[in-house]
Amino acid sequence: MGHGSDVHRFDSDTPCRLACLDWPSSPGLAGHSDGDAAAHAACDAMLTAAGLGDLGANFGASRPEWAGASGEALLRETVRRLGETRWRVVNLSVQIIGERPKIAPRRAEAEKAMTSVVGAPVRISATTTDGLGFTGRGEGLAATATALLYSVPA
Ligand SMILES: Nc1ccn([C@@H]2O[C@H](COP(=O)(O)O)[C@@H](O)[C@H]2O)c(=O)n1
Ligand SMILES: C[C@@]1(CO)OP(=O)(O)OP(=O)(O)OC[C@H]1O
Repeated sequence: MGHGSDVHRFDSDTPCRLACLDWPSSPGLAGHSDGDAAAHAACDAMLTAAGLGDLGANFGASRPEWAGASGEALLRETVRRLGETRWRVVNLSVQIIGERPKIAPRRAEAEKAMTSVVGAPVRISATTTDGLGFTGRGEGLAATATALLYSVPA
């Protein structure tokens, strides 16, 4: 099992990509990549479960080839690297923490998008922080994730 988390601040000059979907009614998330905090938390959870380091070690901002990378591209490459070391994903649980975008109306769509990239069930919950902290003030968005993997015998 592995755990991941990520935070990105809102940037209204950027389109919002989250959980491998576009969210036209929400400001975007700033980052070296597309800022998809849900995808990044999921990558961290899978990488750490497999003992392959973390997001920064694999796709760090010092690697120009990942500048502007989509969450989908990072998820796909993470799953490929897992496969190379004989790890498979059993399932992933992702929680998005923030006031917006509202996830519940598009939960099924977001789960389907992430599931199709990961190739294993991805389930998504969302919560606010009751107006508290940077998420409550609408300054940014956080996500956490838990991944369960299994190791294919050699
Ligand atoms: N970005 C979000 C945040 C929350 N939700 C949904 O609202 C429910 C209530 O949130 P509380 O923080 O008040 O408990 C939560 O369970 C989610 O279903 C959401 O869709 N998007
Ligand atoms: C994804 C990467 C690389 O493009 O950039 P960011 O979009 O800044 O994301 P973050 O989760 O802060 O760190 C990981 C980076 O390696």
